[in-house]
Amino acid sequence: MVKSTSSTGGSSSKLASPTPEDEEKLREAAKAEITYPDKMDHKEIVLRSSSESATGQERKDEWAFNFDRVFEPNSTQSEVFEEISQLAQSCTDGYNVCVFAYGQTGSGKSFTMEGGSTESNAGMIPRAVEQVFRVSDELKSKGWIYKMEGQFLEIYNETINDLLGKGEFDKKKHEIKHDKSGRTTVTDVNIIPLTSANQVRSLLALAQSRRTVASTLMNERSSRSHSVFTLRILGENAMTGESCEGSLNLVDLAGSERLEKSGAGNDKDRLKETQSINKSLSALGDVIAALGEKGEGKGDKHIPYRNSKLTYLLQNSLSGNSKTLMVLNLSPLAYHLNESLCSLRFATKVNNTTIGTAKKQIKNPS
Ligand SMILES: Nc1ncnc2c1ncn2[C@@H]1O[C@H](COP(=O)(O)OP(=O)(O)OP(=O)(O)O)[C@@H](O)[C@H]1O
Repeated sequence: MVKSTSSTGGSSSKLASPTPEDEEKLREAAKAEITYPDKMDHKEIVLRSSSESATGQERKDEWAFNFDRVFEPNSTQSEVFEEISQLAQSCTDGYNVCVFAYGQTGSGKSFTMEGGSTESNAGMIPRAVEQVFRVSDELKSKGWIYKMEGQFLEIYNETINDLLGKGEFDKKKHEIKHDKSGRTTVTDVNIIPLTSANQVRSLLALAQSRRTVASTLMNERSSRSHSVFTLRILGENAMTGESCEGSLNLVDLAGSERLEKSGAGNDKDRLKETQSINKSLSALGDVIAALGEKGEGKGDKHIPYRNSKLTYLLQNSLSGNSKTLMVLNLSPLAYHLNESLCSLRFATKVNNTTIGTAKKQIKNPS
């Protein structure tokens, strides 16, 4: 009773009509209607929205998409990693592998790639490195000895920065070089020899601290830049004389939201950032589309790798010779529905692309 009296007492202020700001907040926080009808194979996602038409009639829309695997919001990092682990470990066989996280700002790309601080929420980068170390250890019994090294770069406004460097960002000019053997190098960046999987956690922490320092000048730097973690692996087999070289690139792309929503139109720096992001994400889409046409046998199709730093850097890991996977992160909010639909359509295009059969880079003894 006391409870009821006191709540009635306070009710006049509680029942006051919500301000337009409150309504806007409520609208922004409302969950979108997203369902996952395929309970067996987890391949389908359906988005629904209802709105009122100009004539006051209720309008319902529904969009269904199919992918290789759809993860529900309560999926764990370990379930997501299970899906990519085979692909990730194939760099030990001499493949060039690329995993992208795509989606709008705040949708969980960095959480997916880098993860949190506990064992259970570790992201794809630490898990992949651990897996590669485990597999290479197992292959010792077959004569394989591996050397591994890592680099971690950021591409911000079409400039490459070394996330594992010591000096200030943007001071050194880093250039991308591809050699005839299919190896990609970036001038003047720190390449760290990796001797244990645990080392990667401190590299991620170093990268994070460098980005945080840089972001005192530029807001939300991580959302406005691409980060590319590269694990290069070189193997030699003393029993057979074979050698192999593979790479694993784990890419956290910049937020994919369009210009109006990012508010970039009002600010010169943000406009420049958004234009760079749009340019490189559309260059990535163009490269994938051109690879698809080539995969369909349309002759010597030109692949426009040089149209952005991102695609040029990943040239050797984005070709018919490499294995590529894209993880799409989606916001659960109704407010982001249009952005989510754009992302899902982009991912569908990527998913429908066949880029040919990947080849290992193994050298036999001559
Ligand atoms: N599956 C999840 N479980 C728990 N927390 C999560 C999950 N996904 C994302 N988060 C949290 O949500 C917030 C936004 O995620 P995150 O930074 O990964 O998004 P993002 O897409 O990388 O954004 P940005 O483009 O700004 O870098 C973070 O605080 C992150 O820890």
